Amino acid sequence: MWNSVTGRLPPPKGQGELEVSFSSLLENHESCECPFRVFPRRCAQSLAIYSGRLDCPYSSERNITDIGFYEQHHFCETRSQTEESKIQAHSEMTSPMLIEILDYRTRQMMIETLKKQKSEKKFSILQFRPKPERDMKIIFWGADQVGKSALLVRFVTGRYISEYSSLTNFTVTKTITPTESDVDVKLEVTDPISCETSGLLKKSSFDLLLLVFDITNAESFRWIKERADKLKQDRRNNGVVLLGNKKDLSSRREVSTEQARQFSEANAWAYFEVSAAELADSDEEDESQDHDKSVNDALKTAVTELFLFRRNFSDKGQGKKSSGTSKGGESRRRSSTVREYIHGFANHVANRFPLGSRS
Ligand SMILES: Nc1nc2c(ncn2[C@@H]2O[C@H](COP(=O)(O)OP(=O)(O)OP(=O)(O)O)[C@@H](O)[C@H]2O)c(=O)[nH]1
Repeated sequence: MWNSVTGRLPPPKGQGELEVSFSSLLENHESCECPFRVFPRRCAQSLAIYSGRLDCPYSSERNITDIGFYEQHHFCETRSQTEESKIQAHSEMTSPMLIEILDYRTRQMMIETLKKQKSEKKFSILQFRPKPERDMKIIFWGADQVGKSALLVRFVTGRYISEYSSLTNFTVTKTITPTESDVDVKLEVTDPISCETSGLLKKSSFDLLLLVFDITNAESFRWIKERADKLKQDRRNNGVVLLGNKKDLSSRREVSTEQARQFSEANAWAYFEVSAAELADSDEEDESQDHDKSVNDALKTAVTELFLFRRNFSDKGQGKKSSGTSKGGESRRRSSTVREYIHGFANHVANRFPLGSRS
């Protein structure tokens, strides 16, 4: 249930931070189930107002691709408008629109305008950070029915939905801040109908590949094994993570953790066991559960490691370039750095998320 939002407005020059609660704006929308959550992030610099059709985004009438629609951020070019006309224009919009509020006075006017209109329109408000500095493309790949769509939705929205259409590509975006970083990374996460025919597996098409199998279905594991060699050829400095999904059905397991771990180690892939459905039965944190069951933690860890490794890798690359080696030496060194990077990625993910703690 999502019916109130509190945010901090960045201070007008020289003044303190202003905390604002927007619950009054949303009081008529108790039934609104919003996929966004507001994160009280230290670096938040603006409040954004996202207006439009935010009610019941996951009702059966709606297609799941709406998630992508909701996540789209449209920033308004405002320079040519006066503040008043800008606000009027924004508040009249019927399609979802994210509005960056540029200064204190504008924000106040926006709030007033929205308050006046609350009975006619539905609004939600989320806090956001400056434009992400890095983008990362993530692709899910795996056999049919292993839970790719369910994992994608769990990761992006924190929800579990049990049925999906297999007929469309899903692409959604989510912005996260890797641990130990001040830089936001905008993730573009895709669950394609078919990677093989769409050319999505070409090295330039993704940064992180999430290979999913179902631990209760040995065939889905074989499906990935059969494609491992090809993936090794295609891959350059991209991260690959193997995800054993449906851990909630461990009693029906057909692929052991050890089997999957050995296979992923042999390929220098990180490995997690997760469940897209894990929180469906209970909202409470079960402390006895290993943290590796959280899709969010697993993927955030992978993104963080990829991000840190890329940063280190490019730092190292630059350092080496300036040392003035021959062309052949440089290329050999570079490919060995790439190998280091690939193994390093898997190892670092494993260290951050020790498999030993898993059941
Ligand atoms: N128990 C359990 N069921 C899951 C889990 N993840 C997905 N499912 C179920 O598995 C089925 C397939 O899930 P999808 O997300 O559609 O799988 P997919 O890999 O996207 O399937 P395709 O569209 O055919 O490629 C659905 O019935 C889901 O409810 C999980 O973690 N646990």
